[in-house]
Amino acid sequence: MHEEENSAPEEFIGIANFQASGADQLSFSTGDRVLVHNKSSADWWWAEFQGCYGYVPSSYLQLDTEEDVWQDDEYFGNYGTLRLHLEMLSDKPRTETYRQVILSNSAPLRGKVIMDLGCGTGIISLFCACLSQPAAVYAVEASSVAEYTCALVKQNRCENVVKVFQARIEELTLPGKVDVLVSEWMGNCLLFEFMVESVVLARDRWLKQGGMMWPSSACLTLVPCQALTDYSEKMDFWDRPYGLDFSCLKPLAQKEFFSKPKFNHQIVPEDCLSAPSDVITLNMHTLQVSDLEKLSGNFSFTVEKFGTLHGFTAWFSAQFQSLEKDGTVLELNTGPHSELTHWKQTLFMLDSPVTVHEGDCIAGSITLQRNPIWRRHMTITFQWSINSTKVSQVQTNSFPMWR
Ligand SMILES: NC(=[NH2+])NCCC[C@H]1O[C@@H](n2cnc3c(N)ncnc32)[C@H](O)[C@@H]1O
Repeated sequence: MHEEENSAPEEFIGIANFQASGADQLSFSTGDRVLVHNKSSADWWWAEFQGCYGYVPSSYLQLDTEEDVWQDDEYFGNYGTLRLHLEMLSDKPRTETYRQVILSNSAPLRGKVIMDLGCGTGIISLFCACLSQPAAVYAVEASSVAEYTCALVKQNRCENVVKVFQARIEELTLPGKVDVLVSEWMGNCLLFEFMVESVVLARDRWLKQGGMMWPSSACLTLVPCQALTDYSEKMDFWDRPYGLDFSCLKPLAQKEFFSKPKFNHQIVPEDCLSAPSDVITLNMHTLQVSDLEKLSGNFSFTVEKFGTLHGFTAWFSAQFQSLEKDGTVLELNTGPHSELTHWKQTLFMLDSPVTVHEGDCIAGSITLQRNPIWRRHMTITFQWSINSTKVSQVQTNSFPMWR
């Protein structure tokens, strides 16, 4: 039996399901709150859950404090280095689109107040100050790169217009409301990192009535696809390496290589088995944070050619309404029919390939379920069926991004 430690028990939250393998252990699931009484060893702690006492594995538990679930130290730490900013600045389609948005709205931006949320090195703020005559630009950046952003603003003689604020927007009081909220918040599969939550909160607090959100809308797009190279390199490989039979490793390969999405996939148009379809659309003027918990969309694809269905590929697009009535809507599209961006595309490999024929119908739904604990993560679930002359099956596949 264990002597009770006299310190107060600490509440931890389960970050994975644990199945007890002995009477002296406690089972719990992801999201359960467990009271730890004694950290008797590094790996096993004496805890209480639902009135029972027993050992729990410390690696399955996370201190239940808010900032941990946002992983902000790691997140903003990453953005404090130049690596990610260089990647984003080097992405010409991305950066040029924002430049075009500012340039083509140069006249209506005159005298306006703009917020650039998550400005990073301040490139969008500098576009605003150099390509139009706004009254002010509030460049908000939480990471330490903001110190350099100040220097860049001065170096480009924009300090009279651009004001840099080094803070999380959630904790910042700006000098006043803004006419335009521009931000480049999109992550893999549109939502990963969930910076979009900060954008919505900032909109509700700082955007004037009738103000403009840039992007004004964003879409998640999907297509059923072939992925012959990935499948042959990661799965078929095990059939006859050097004349030997390693096929018993295939279930392991499936779990290791295909149970999570491949975020840096580059799909080529000829791998698309049908026309792509927008499955989720976000209106950035009306989107609510509560909508982000669970987003889903239906799809129905008609296969356009004989081939192999290996999985689905996803990407996103973002639209920028004009400040001028009937002005052109500009778009940043990260799909295979547009110039490649640093986001590339995201491949979801199914459990086993299906031969498909022209005219087959692949119908179903995609659901993006936000992680209840790790607030920058989500799980993407496909429920789909294929009706063809040869095969009819219904499947569900879930992919964590990334926890
Ligand atoms: N497109 C993306 N996936 N990421 C690119 C933009 C992310 C930039 O916004 C900053 N950032 C993110 N969230 C916040 C926030 N709540 N407040 C201030 N800056 C932020 C972050 O430090 C980084 O510099």
